[in-house]
Amino acid sequence: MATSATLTTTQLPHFRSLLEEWLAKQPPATGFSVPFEDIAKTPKVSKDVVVAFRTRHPLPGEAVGKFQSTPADGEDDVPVEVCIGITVKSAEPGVFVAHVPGMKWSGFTLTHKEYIADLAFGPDTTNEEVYQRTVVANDLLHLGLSGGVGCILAYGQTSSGKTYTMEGIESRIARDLFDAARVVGNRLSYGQNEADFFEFSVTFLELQGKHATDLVEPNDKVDASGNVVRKDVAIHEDKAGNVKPRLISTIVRTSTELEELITSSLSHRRTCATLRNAASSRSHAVLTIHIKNKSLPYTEDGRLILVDLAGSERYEDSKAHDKQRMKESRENNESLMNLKESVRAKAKMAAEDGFVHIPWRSNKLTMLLKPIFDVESRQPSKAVIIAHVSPHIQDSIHSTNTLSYATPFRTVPAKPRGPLAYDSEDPRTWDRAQTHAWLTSEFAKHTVAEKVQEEKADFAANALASLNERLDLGLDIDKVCPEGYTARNLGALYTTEFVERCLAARTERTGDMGILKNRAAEVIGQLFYLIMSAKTRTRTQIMKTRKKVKMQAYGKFFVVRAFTLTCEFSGEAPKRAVGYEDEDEDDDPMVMIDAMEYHTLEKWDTTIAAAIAKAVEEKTDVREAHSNATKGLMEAWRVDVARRQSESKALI
Ligand SMILES: Nc1ncnc2c1ncn2[C@@H]1O[C@H](COP(=O)(O)OP(=O)(O)OP(=O)(O)O)[C@@H](O)[C@H]1O
Repeated sequence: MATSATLTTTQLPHFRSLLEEWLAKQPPATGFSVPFEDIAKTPKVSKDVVVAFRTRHPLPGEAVGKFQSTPADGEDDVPVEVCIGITVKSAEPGVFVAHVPGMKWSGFTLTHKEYIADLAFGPDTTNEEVYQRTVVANDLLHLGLSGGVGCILAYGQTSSGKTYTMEGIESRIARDLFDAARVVGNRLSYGQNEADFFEFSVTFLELQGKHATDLVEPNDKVDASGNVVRKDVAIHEDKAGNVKPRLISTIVRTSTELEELITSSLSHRRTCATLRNAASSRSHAVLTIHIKNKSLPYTEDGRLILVDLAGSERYEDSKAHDKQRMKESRENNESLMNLKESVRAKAKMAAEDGFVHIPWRSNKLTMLLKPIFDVESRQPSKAVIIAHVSPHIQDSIHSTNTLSYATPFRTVPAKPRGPLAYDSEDPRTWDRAQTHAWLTSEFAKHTVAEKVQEEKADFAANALASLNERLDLGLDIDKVCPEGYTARNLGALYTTEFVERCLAARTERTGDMGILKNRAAEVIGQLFYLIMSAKTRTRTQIMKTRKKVKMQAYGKFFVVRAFTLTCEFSGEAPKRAVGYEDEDEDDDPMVMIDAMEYHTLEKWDTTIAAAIAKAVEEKTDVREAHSNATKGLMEAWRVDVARRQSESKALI
């Protein structure tokens, strides 16, 4: 049994000596694979979801302020000392060991629980290193500048260091973003030095429970009791499927402007003292930097979404709060649960063949993160989750909850998949020759259209094919799509990368670079569209086949069962027996299927067969025996589902 924080504090010397004994037997911790100064030069991480752990040093006087000990009768107060509850075993892959104090009849115990992530940041890791290993190593700035979506989420117990990390990352993004934009801009303008290539605008939203407010808005209105009054901002999906809360969008032109905006907005964030942190954030803070590529107006805006999540509080930590705070705490925890489900589903989808439902519409927080979760989105996206844990041994139980919340987010490498069957409408199945021909014809279409426009000439539509041969596209398609390259490779490029590729393949007769850029953006847009449509078709087919398989399994199982019942026991016509199954069982067939899958069909079958055999032997009602056995199996499944749900709720 785990001990309470107070008992742990009182018995700290026991736990410290158990920890020292364990530490003495451990090999030295392993470090990162690349020194952090070299990260900018190393190949970028290719995972969709990256998970990191972080812990910090205890703060001066923190243990004394937070934990209490209970001296035995007649004894003086036991001084509150510090004992570490987390050890970094390996930095990459990240392994944290949480030391959980416990008590058995035989005495005090210390359990060492290991958790694995992609990266682990110990107390000596600086914010600069965290930034390099998350933002830089995953190329998030370039992703945003290329029309993709990069997201960083800080999760963890109150006072574990989320805001400290996020502020460090935000200020470094502000420092580097404009330089990175200049480099990309120069490459895309191909030496023509176009000024203001990108437009940056910033929104900052605070989400507390179901209420969202604009953090950029100054909070100068207060109600009669002195509480700040802020307008609620609606969060919903519009008809076009976009989630665009009406927030003040501020254009920023320099690092200083961006940093100043972040600082002033953060000062509007709601904080409140919790048992663990005198200035605890009671809300999720979502900072979004929208990046518009002005020279490629048809491409989607890139986004960097930085989320400082509300501190996860356990019931014990929040029970001293008033009703309102308890409600906030519950709502925050609920949204963290929804986030967990969505990130897990995304991680599962990356690992599995086919389609996994991502429940991002179930909560406002996940709705705000739609570009990360929406499978229909053609924007590339990456998410980095940094789970923070307290360094104190008294917080170990909470630390294990945080670490087990974040661990399943890790994506496992995708299952190796065989080549897709050829489909002329699916670019992922095209070979190089078909890709080359498609590119030539697409660029030709645009070139012809522009020529028609320019010269007002009257080209007959059927002249297009012969025209392609005579047409000078102003770019060398062999360079855009060299030997060994296919549409699949091109589809994996960011829009800006494809445009850069086309600019590099220009010929002496290219003419206006701006026109070539727009053509290239339209062609890659068309290729993305074809790929997305093919993926949607595949997904719909997978969904249909899954449904069919399940319903067939259900049908077959009950027809067989009904037949057996009829012949051996009840003597009724098979049809009637099937009807009896459908009428008497009030369980939804899909729920029944889940329960059958949980028990395995074989166990389900043998349990029911045994119940029926027993009823026959004892000459009792076979139908009732069958029905009771089914109910028993369903009940066992439901109890287990409820147990797992409450366990995962307790994790946060
Ligand atoms: N890595 C670190 N190094 C030094 N000090 C840190 C570090 N991380 C956090 N701190 C300090 O710890 C205290 C709590 O950190 P912070 O406010 O970031 O926690 P939090 O997780 O955001 O809490 P809450 O959820 O309650 O808002 C702050 O005083 C912060 O400066």
